[in-house]
Amino acid sequence: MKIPASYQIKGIDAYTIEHEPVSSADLMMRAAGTVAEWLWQHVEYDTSFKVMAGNGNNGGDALVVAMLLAKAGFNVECFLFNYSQKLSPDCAFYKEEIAKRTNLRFAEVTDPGFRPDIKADEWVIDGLFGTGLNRPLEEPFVSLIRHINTSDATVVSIDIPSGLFGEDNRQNNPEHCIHATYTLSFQFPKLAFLFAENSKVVGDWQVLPIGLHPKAIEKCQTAYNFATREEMAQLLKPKDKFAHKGIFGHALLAGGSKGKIGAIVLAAKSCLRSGVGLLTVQVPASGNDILQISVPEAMTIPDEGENTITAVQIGEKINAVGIGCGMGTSVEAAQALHQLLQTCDKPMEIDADALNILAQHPEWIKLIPTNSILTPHPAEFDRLAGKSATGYERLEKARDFAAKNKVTVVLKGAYTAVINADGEVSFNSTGNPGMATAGSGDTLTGILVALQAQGYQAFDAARLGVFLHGLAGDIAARTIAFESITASDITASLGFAFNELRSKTSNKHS
Ligand SMILES: NC(=O)C1=CN([C@@H]2O[C@H](COP(=O)(O)OP(=O)(O)OC[C@H]3O[C@@H](n4cnc5c(N)ncnc54)[C@H](OP(=O)(O)O)[C@@H]3O)[C@@H](O)[C@H]2O)[C@@H](O)CC1
Ligand SMILES: Nc1ncnc2c1ncn2[C@@H]1O[C@H](COP(=O)(O)OP(=O)(O)O)[C@@H](O)[C@H]1O
Ligand SMILES: [K+]
Repeated sequence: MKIPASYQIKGIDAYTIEHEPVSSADLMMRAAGTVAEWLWQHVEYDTSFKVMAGNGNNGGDALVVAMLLAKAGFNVECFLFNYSQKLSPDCAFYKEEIAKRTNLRFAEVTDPGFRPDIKADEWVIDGLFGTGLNRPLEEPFVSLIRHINTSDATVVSIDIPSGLFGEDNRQNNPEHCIHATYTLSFQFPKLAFLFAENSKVVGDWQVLPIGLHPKAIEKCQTAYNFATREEMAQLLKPKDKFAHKGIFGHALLAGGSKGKIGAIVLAAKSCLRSGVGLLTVQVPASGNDILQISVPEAMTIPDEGENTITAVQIGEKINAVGIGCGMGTSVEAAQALHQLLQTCDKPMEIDADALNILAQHPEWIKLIPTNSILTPHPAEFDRLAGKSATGYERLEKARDFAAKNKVTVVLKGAYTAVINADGEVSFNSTGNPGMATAGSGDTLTGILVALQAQGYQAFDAARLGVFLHGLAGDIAARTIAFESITASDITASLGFAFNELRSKTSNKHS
């Protein structure tokens, strides 16, 4: 699913109006209708609404929502904040309509000091500003928004919380934005929803399809995508009936150190649950027995180092190499990584301590083989590329990093961003807070290297692997509380995740 920028949405909107064709007032009715329908499904029959409309089309949507709610029998009071005495044409049109209604209370507000009374059990519909916001909000809106935010009412923002920009909010003050309980975004998610710094503003968000023209959506060029299940299912390769393990690749995992052999055990287990034909694991000598006993399906190469790996042996038949899990940042481990980077031409999946070592030796980054993946969490990425004040800033740095170094970067988080060397970004749509647990990243490494060994290109392996990892976490969360999910639970659910994704594929073709 594309994530167009606010200015691009305007173009898609205009194309739809011209080519469907549909009048802008009817399109507004359709958009507002989806909001009203959502509300009917989520509120009690005796809910009271305070609808706050601004002077643009977001305000127009709010006026229509108010009329539809009143028509359905809800108690509605609607305020049109028109300090500048200037309405968009469609907002003006629906103002005339709403003023004729007797089944709701309507007032146009021009007094900057006026604050509507809001009770804690009411629902506020926020239609003050949408994607037409062109500068940070100032008074009197800031005080009005503060009044709404401190009301304890449930707040539903139409399209986007008022005051928030769809993309870059680095110069914006979150306290000057509506803090929505729910945000109902038309047709597409907004980029800003995907950054942790905006979560308090955006609340729970959903996309409501409003039938914008498919041709205009197809033509829209954007670097940002939100991974849907259908798109990810198309990436998953079928398993041929006459398949044998030789065609599913041979992965090598290298890592572990004394006290952190578990990390590589976790990666090995998830790797074997992700379709790889063969797996070899290189661990410090002291970890060899641990690995053989806990993962009998894997072959092992005990390193000469007792408690850390010192050199990585890549046999000719290895198709992909995963390195970093639990390996530590000792001098020996760093040398092993350096030697590997100098000799390996296979796709690599570089995680955890291998990333920390690279941060200490940035001159080694250029040695990374083509078609490789790096999987930093935000702190690891900041070590590689410098500190970022916001998720937006970090994402832009990660796009630069991926392009400059010709690698795929997996910036992990609640909405993991998978970024290719062309700067394209695919945000993951699966996963849950229960996955913020020790070893969860190691299980991801195992999945990714398994997919690379099977011949998936880096960007596809990363998008698909991240999606499956999150889906496995979601499946685990159906029966296990977030608090109790472990990395091993994610691996245990991987088989169900593959099944769910594949069953979507077969549904699609049946
Ligand atoms: N996507 C779609 O296809 C559909 C979209 N639809 C809806 O349209 C919405 C976008 O509508 P929009 O373009 O009219 O912009 P909107 O946000 O209502 O406000 C613009 C007004 O705000 C003003 N203004 C701006 N910044 C300001 C500030 N800081 N402080 C004060 N004022 C400020 C600006 O005036 P200015 O002062 O700049 O002249 C202008 O008057 C979109 O979010 C969705 O809800 C649906 O109806 C149909 C289908
Ligand atoms: N709130 C969340 N929602 C969804 N996924 C999450 C959330 N928190 C963490 N994750 C996922 O869990 C994994 C954690 O990885 P990482 O931080 O490397 O963990 P570890 O170092 O313990 O292995 C990442 O894939 C991340 O995307
Ligand atoms: K809004």
